[in-house]
Amino acid sequence: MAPHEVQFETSANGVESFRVESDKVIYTEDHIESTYVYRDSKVQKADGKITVVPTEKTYNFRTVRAVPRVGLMMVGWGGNNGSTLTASIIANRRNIQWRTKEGVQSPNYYGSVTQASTLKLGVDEKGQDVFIPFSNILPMVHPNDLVLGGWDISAHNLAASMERAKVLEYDLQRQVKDEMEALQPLPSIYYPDYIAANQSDRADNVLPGTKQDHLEKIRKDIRDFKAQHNLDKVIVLWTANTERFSAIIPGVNDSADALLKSIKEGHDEVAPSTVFAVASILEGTPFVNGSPQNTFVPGAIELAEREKVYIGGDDFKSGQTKFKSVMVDFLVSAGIKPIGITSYNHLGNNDGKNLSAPQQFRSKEISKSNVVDDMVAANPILYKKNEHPDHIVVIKYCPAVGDSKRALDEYVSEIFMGGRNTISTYNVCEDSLLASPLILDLAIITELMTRIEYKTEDMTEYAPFHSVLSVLSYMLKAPMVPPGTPVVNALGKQRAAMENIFRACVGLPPQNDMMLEHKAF
Ligand SMILES: NC(=O)c1ccc[n+]([C@@H]2O[C@H](COP(=O)([O-])OP(=O)(O)OC[C@H]3O[C@@H](n4cnc5c(N)ncnc54)[C@H](O)[C@@H]3O)[C@@H](O)[C@H]2O)c1
Ligand SMILES: O=P([O-])([O-])O[C@@H]1[C@@H](O)[C@H](O)[C@@H](O)[C@H](O)[C@@H]1O
Repeated sequence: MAPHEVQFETSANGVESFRVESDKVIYTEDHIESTYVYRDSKVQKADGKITVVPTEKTYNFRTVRAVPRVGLMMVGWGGNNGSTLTASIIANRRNIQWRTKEGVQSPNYYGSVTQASTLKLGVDEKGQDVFIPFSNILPMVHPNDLVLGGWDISAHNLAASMERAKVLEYDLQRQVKDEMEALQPLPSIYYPDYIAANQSDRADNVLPGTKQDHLEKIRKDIRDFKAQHNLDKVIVLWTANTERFSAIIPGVNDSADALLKSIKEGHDEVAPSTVFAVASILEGTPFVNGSPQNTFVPGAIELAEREKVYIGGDDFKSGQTKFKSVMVDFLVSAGIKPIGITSYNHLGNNDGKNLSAPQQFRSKEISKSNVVDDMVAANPILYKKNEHPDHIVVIKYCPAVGDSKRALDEYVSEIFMGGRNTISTYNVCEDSLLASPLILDLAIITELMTRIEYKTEDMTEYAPFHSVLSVLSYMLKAPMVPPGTPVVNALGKQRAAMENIFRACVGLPPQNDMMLEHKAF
């Protein structure tokens, strides 16, 4: 049977679609427990000589099998991403069909790595690859089962938000309208200085009071949402407007205690997104930042570490940057030297309007600019120390194109014997249809990570991973990593890290693509 003919088994809550038969894996009623030998190499440089020693470290992983009842609370719920995702989940749940000039359309989760991509489980007895849905590698929550809620500074209900967004086809909007109308974003925190002045006309659903009042209200909102919907867990995700960067000020936001004190005293340099992050952390609720600003000031990171709560960010890697993190990886890995990358972007949605203000654009420019650094640094044959390609990032607001973002990129590279290779790309795509599936993946994988613990030989108890969830990097333009650890931007490596960690949790080796069985006589 050809790989594409494989019939997938679907997994229901806590029921695996396959079993690994190995003395390294145990299935108990509650957990999947695996013993995994992590192999790497230690490199030492001394007296101009390099010595490499293969290393081994044994990890025990323990994954809770039962998939809990999960709530996803979006900050900026009434925006293009929030309303598009909500309508799309409703359409998927109810299997709504709609008509366009192309014919009858059916709902799907394309663009979600967990829902619409596969991974190779192994080979069958005929040597053919066997694939499973990515979501079947470990028990994961299904998007249709997520309970949705959130906040917005705009009072529009979700049906009105969807209409304002102009993303989904009218025939679909029409059919989800009733259900969407009943969904009302909670009032939110509005500090006008943090987002563009051109957003003020939609800020009609804002919380009164002090920063401390806001912190307590958001904490209560999370608790109430959990109780009201009988949820086991909530994930809070920022898909609200891009804010300006916050200044890092000693004694204000450089430590957990300073940050909590600054909120209490109403210090100006605490952004709405940081108040949300702190509220979530204090509620033991993971918080993911889908925008580029530095929500996670050092004090917020320290608080997350102290409270042992997961945080992840920053900025959804949806289109141009995703492509760049493939293209530059390809060029540099092929021994071709990108010397100039020029990226233009124009779009006409509210995100583009907000980004037309200099401070908000600057946040985006920073997150879009660092994406090639690790790939460049990985090839000292092409680049001298501290040498970088020219990298220009431009974003313009053009209302006429609406949510349909345009990305024009030029990659100029130096090739063999002083030649030049210029690649130009032009991408047209609905911004929010790229970002919405990423929100799902971020929520689903974050939730899964709350159910995985590890233990090494030197530990007596199982423990959670580091609070900064670098495993989410695949979905993020400027991935946050635990302090002092390397950032990986190359898309292929980011996906491999996710896949291989989950494989390790069921005692399977990393995907190596060697296919030796097909290469020997
Ligand atoms: N769509 C993409 O491809 C993509 C990619 C990367 C990052 N992003 C980021 O995702 C975010 C959302 O994108 P979008 O297209 O949905 O934008 P949008 O402007 O349509 O939606 C943002 C929503 O946030 C609300 N808002 C602003 N400040 C708020 C606050 N303090 N509390 C609650 N709500 C608040 C606004 O009223 C608006 O409804 C933006 O920051 C954008 O830069 C989007
Ligand atoms: O993911 P990507 O296409 O590189 O980046 C996008 C930007 O190019 C766009 O201007 C912005 O409005 C989106 O929010 C997103 O950040």
